[in-house]
Amino acid sequence: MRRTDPPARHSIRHSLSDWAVLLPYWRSREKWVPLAMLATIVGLSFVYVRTAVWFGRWNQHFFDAMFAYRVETCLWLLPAYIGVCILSSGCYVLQTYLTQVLSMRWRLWNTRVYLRQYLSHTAYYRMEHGAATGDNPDQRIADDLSQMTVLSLRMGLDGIQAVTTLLSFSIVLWDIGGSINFNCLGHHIHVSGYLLLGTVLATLGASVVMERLGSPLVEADYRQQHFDADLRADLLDIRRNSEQIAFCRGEDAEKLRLSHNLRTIAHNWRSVVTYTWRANFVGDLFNGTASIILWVLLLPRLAAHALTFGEYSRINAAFMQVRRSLQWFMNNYTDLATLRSVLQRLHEFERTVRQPSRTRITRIDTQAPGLDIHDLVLDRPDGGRLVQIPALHVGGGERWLVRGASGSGKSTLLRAIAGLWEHGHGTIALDIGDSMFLPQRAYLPPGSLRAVLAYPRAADSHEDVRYAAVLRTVNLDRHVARLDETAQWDAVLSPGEAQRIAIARVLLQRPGLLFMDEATSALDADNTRRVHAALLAALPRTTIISISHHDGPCAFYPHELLLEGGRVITRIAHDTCPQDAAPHSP
Ligand SMILES: Nc1ncnc2c1ncn2[C@@H]1O[C@H](COP(=O)(O)OP(=O)(O)OP(=O)(O)O)[C@@H](O)[C@H]1O
Repeated sequence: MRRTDPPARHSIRHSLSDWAVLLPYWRSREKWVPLAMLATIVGLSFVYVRTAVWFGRWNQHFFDAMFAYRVETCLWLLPAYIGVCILSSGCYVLQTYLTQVLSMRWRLWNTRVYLRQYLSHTAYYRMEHGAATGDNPDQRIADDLSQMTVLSLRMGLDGIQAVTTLLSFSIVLWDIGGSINFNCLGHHIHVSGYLLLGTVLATLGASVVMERLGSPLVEADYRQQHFDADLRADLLDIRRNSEQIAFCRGEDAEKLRLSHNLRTIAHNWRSVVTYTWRANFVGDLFNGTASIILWVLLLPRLAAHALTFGEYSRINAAFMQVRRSLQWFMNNYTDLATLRSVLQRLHEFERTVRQPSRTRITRIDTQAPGLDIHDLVLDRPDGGRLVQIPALHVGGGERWLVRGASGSGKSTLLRAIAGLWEHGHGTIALDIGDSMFLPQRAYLPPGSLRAVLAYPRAADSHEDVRYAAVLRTVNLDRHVARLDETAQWDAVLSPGEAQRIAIARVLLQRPGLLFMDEATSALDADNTRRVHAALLAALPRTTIISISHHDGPCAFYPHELLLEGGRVITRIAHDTCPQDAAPHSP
């Protein structure tokens, strides 16, 4: 289900809880290995920064020796340079490797947790059918979790490195930058560490401009991800319903729908491009002109002839490092914007899947045959009354046919019995663990036919002979040889064959309570009679409640529940069943 609302402006408390999405892994029972890896990565980054500081000092010695024509000193300095280069590269490679491993571990852990939440308490169903809000859960689980781990690790570690670099080189810049003296309005002013101060002020000034220009990018990026996911979901719809669309010759309508999507994407994309170029322009301009700031700041020392080339080279290196680390926020503005929108979406997903069910329809697990309903009222999602069932007792082994006009609430009743309908109140008592529901369109997961038959149990849950026997019973003899064939079965089988596969599943699982919602609607009269006769013969003690618009199966159901005008009427079905629908051999 897709719902693309513009992102709400988030309060500070809300934003903080978005960031809390990052924490569970680091608090989990598995935290020790990742924490050790993280500590190693941070330790390596300290070593890396130390080597950079060392290179600065080395530069000063080397260039001073070079410009004093001391060849021997130059040669003597080279081996140490090579040794530290190897150390620095080793740190970098190991750091990258550990970061990637950590990122993958974090992502897998998070994906498992999200899948568990998504597939628990029918959250996946509620998200699709309106009882809980949420859009494109597939995007959250597949893309956002991956982005979250990669981006947050990279930015977090880069951030730590930026702070370490900033501290280390600020000291260097303070030490060798010297001080400046000048007169202002008759006062003598002395500024120590003026190089450091100038660098910090210039970089922070540019960062403030950057923040101003780049902040709308967060919202534009958030919207972009939504619109992209909508397009993907629409394309998936076309794939799923290709035959229906082809029969209706719905290509033009689909093109229209997709082009509307594309227009929305293009419109928002223009905002993303505008905000991005503005942010990039300021960032790039500052990068390009940064050296001028240093030259200006060094003019007083040049005028005083108090600067050697070695010193300049060390100051330049320290200036660049301080500027780069201060600029870290600026340079990563777009990534930070993406991370913030990813975290917003993940937080929204978490809130949705954890949203507790507020239903007042109580299901009691009796672990006994039959079904009892008391004072059940089923409402529409908008609150309007759909159907009311004051009391209904279905004895163990009884067979009931549910009838009623289209839209009278037959499927909704089954949804409520299955615990999927939340609107209304009342009590339903049944053996939950021994019940099975067959919708009109059977779910056939991709995989071998054996796995499809056994679903949701494992493919090896039954003997081969059992699979073969049930296939023959539902008149699918020629599929016996295809048990190990893997296919997209919902595309390969006809609707009638798919319904017979679902009946074969029932014969394998032998539930005590079976609910069918038009589960044989695609079968011809002969096959309808055949599968019903087979069900009754194989499962004589199973209680069966079946919705059907057709007379075909009515002769197999002695009881009838009629939904009419929001009320139910119970009656003996044989009274209303046409004579020619009588079973051949139940
Ligand atoms: N998720 C939903 N959101 C809003 N309305 C819904 C939802 N599901 C069902 N309804 C409404 O509830 C009513 C009953 O639907 P239900 O599917 O139970 O009808 P039915 O009797 O099984 O119809 P049919 O015989 O055509 O299958 C319909 O008006 C339907 O539009």
